[in-house]
Amino acid sequence: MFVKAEKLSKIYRIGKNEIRALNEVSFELERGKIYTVIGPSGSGKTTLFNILGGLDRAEEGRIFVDGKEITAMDQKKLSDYRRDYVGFVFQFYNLINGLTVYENVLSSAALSKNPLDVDMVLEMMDVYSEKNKFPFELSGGQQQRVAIARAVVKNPAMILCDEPTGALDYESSKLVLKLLEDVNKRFGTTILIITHNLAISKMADATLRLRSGRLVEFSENPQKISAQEVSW
Ligand SMILES: Nc1ncnc2c1ncn2[C@@H]1O[C@H](COP(=O)(O)OP(=O)(O)OP(=O)(O)O)[C@@H](O)[C@H]1O
Repeated sequence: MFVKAEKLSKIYRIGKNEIRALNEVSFELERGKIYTVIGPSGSGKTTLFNILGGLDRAEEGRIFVDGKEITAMDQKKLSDYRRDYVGFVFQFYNLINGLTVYENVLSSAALSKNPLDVDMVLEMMDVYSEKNKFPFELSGGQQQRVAIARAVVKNPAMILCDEPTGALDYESSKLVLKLLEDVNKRFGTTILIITHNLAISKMADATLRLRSGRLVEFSENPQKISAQEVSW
């Protein structure tokens, strides 16, 4: 199993109050599949991504990725794990404004062990012609495609996308979904997508549904459709 989470819990303490952002969440993910993560606001989706991506730590429980227990790693090992295994895509792109498109992607490649060719990835994301522009000169859809290029160029085993289409119009969203699907097919990358758009789950192999920090449903999708067929 590529990812195995066992009774993961994350507790935030504010004064006397305890918030169980994750409450004994267990699941298994296969390598090379697409998953969506759904659930109301505050249900723990981003907290789960932060732990799976090695950005934050669980209080209780264990999580294994590719046979390695990330809950047992020290800061240095966790940082290597993040660099070698995980690409992140956020709702608001998080590109570096002072760097060109090319430099944004190159800086990610430069930190990676086995990076892909920057030009090839820019071409794949259909932003090669924009490579010398700065993020503010691009549309939202183009910025998100650069953000995906920045994640993909690391050649990570897993890409975590937190509301990747949340700020985009319909056509740009569809293109972003198609490109994530292309990456999954071409490189076998495991892709997780947090979304409030339930239609996106139709292109996923399975969906995890969270409520109040608990995993209330893990549903496989035998009738998976292509990103192109997804509509809302
Ligand atoms: N740094 C923090 N300190 C205290 N509480 C936090 C912190 N981060 C998240 N929480 C709380 O943990 C719970 C889960 O938050 P999380 O952001 O994981 O939910 P989410 O499902 O991603 O929500 P959204 O869809 O709004 O992004 C919420 O109750 C939230 O208020």
